[in-house]
Amino acid sequence: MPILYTIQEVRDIVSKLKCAGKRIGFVPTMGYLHEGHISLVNESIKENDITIVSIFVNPTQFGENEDFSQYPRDLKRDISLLNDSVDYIFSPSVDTMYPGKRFTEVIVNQYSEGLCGKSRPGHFTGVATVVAKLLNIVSPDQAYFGQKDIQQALIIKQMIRDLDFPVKIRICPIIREANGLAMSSRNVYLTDVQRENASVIYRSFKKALIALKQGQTNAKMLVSTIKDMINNVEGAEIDYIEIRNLGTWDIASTIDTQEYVIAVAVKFGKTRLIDNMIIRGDSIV
Ligand SMILES: Nc1ncnc2c1ncn2[C@@H]1O[C@H](COP(=O)(O)OP(=O)(O)OP(=O)(O)O)[C@@H](O)[C@H]1O
Ligand SMILES: CC(C)(CO)[C@@H](O)C(=O)[O-]
Ligand code: BAL
Repeated sequence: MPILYTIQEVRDIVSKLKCAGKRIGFVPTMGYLHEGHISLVNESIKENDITIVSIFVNPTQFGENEDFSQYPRDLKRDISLLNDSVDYIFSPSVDTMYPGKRFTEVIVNQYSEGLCGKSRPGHFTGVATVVAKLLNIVSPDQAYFGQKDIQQALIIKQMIRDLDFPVKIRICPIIREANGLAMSSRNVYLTDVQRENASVIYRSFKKALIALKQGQTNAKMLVSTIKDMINNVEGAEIDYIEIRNLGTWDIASTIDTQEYVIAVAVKFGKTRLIDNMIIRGDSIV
């Protein structure tokens, strides 16, 4: 499987494929692949003629005190995981993506407030800008993102709408470990004990769902249920727990028949994990 390193290589190949009438699916990642990424790849393979995966740890979405330099990287392993299934990997260097001084950024005002937008100032500007660049380089018909990063997915969808990118965005379900922990490249930082403790996040969602089914529609009470359960676990440090209306992005007060997202970020040691559950009424969407 060819590994493409330059923007021109990608453009040349994609324009030939498009001339041949091929439908192109694109999966942007930061590498260190796991089954969550593979589920996006499989979805793309199912729905397109050609699948391109990018592997690029984007420095501009990391804050100064975040883990850019420690972020797990293993291109060889990633290539071997994708070798038999995808058509191309695009793995640019930082200099290829950002050759000079940067003067342009993409700021998406809807969906950026709260959650990781608050905890990681500037993060979503970095994400939106790099995704805009990647979409302009690859020009896919469809691009695949995970619900695990729900705020990111909503921001990208908004950017596509507002800036008329000719691409369809697909959001794919969260893939979990057997204990319920959402798969994430950063899970590699966790000790065995932390990995088990971190399963409390999913268990707390299940408890909130039971409360919903029993008629608890008060969002503050649901947040408390989740908070109490997570706080009971050794080493868990809550960054945020929020329930927001998925359409308006307003903080929820009462859960009605619209769609809401219950989103959390919790630190175990130095590892910050995010997860979410989308609900309508008393059911998971
Ligand atoms: N468990 C998962 N299920 C489904 N999609 C996922 C999962 N984890 C990540 N993805 C998606 O894969 C894409 C690439 O994500 P990324 O490479 O940052 O991986 P990650 O595991 O989210 O890493 P991180 O540790 O930075 O959170 C994103 O669209 C992300 O939402
Ligand atoms: C979308 C993305 C590849 C942009 O760097 C990244 O934020 C990710 O992996 O979720
Ligand atoms: N999946 C989100 C990438 C990040 O945490 O920077």
